[in-house]
Amino acid sequence: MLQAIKYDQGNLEILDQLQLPFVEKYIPIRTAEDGWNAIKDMKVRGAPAIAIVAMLALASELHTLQSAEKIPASSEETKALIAKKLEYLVTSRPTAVNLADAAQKLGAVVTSQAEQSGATGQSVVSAFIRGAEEMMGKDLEDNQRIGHHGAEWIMANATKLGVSDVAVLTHCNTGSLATSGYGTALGVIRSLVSKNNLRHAYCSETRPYNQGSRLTAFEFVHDKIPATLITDSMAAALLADPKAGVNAIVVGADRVAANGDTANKIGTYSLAVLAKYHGVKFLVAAPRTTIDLATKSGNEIVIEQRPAAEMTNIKGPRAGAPAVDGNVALETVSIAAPGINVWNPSFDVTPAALIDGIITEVGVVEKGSDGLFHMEVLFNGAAPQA
Ligand SMILES: CSC[C@@H](O)[C@@H](O)C(=O)COP(=O)(O)O
Repeated sequence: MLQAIKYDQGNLEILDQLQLPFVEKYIPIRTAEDGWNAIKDMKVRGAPAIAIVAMLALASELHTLQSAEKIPASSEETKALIAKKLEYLVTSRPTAVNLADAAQKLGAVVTSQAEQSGATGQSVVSAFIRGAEEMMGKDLEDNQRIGHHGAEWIMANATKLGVSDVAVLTHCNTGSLATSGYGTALGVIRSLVSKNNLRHAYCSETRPYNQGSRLTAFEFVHDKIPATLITDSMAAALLADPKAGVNAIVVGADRVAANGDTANKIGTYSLAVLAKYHGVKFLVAAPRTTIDLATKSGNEIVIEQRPAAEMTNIKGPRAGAPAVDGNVALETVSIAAPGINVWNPSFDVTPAALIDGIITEVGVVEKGSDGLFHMEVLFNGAAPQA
């Protein structure tokens, strides 16, 4: 499996996703500022991966300060220093809630440590670092559970229709590259493979920034999962094609509101509309860190606008250019008429009405008899197991 994030005791490296699939190169992230830039520039993507890299970037900076004996002696001063850095990290990208959730949880860890009697700057830093490191391991375990629950749900539905192996379409980037490992929607596909239930996977190119063709397709090839790439505009034809026989669409999420409305990569909403028309199950796979009960509906979700150049330009290896120090020369080519106006929202919101189930690490939530999602069951121990 690919590994987007490598971390060991204050040494953080990420696989530079701007260079994939042409160059596999890890770059060091030493400070919160390095983390902020890597997230903003999309060297790391995917809601869970963004959150983990942000927290580990700050953990790495604190490790360095610790080695240089530059941590303030006072626990209150250290708490304020960490709180300021967390606030800054959250400003890197607005839509995925995992980052804000991680910052809020580790902020609470720091506050609680600072309130202990005898707390010092060192003890507060150690509590933060421990919390950040634990997040990475927890995300991997959550993804494996999501994969299991999602595959069970899909197969339970397929079996009712007499189907023993399924074809699944996915969108954007939800695998090992978007998480600490295994993946969310791609984790469901991985789990179907491990149970011998995957007939075929399809991934959409995911215009404009091509996370599907550059990252998901790369993972499929790397992990030898039988898969085919389509352009986003081919999805309707694929669903209408009995030879493809797509049984389910599974996507990730950047923020799921309390009513189940889901913000995810632009193009997700179109797929959900198509799924409804074709009677194909539409599922969202995400850890509970992506569920934002404080956001009542999709109307409240801030959608990030990305630079026009991410739509009007495309990057690939320069033909015939030799690799230097493992770096392939990448070239940017314009593919749009100069001067044209561009609208480039990075995400859209899929209304809950179009979603059949939300797959989490504690089970799959479906709508109740009132036709509504009750997301709070995921947090009160009443979550249904698939
Ligand atoms: C497993 S995370 C799901 C989403 O974060 C993913 O589909 C996505 O939208 C990624 O967007 P990106 O803008 O590349 O960070």
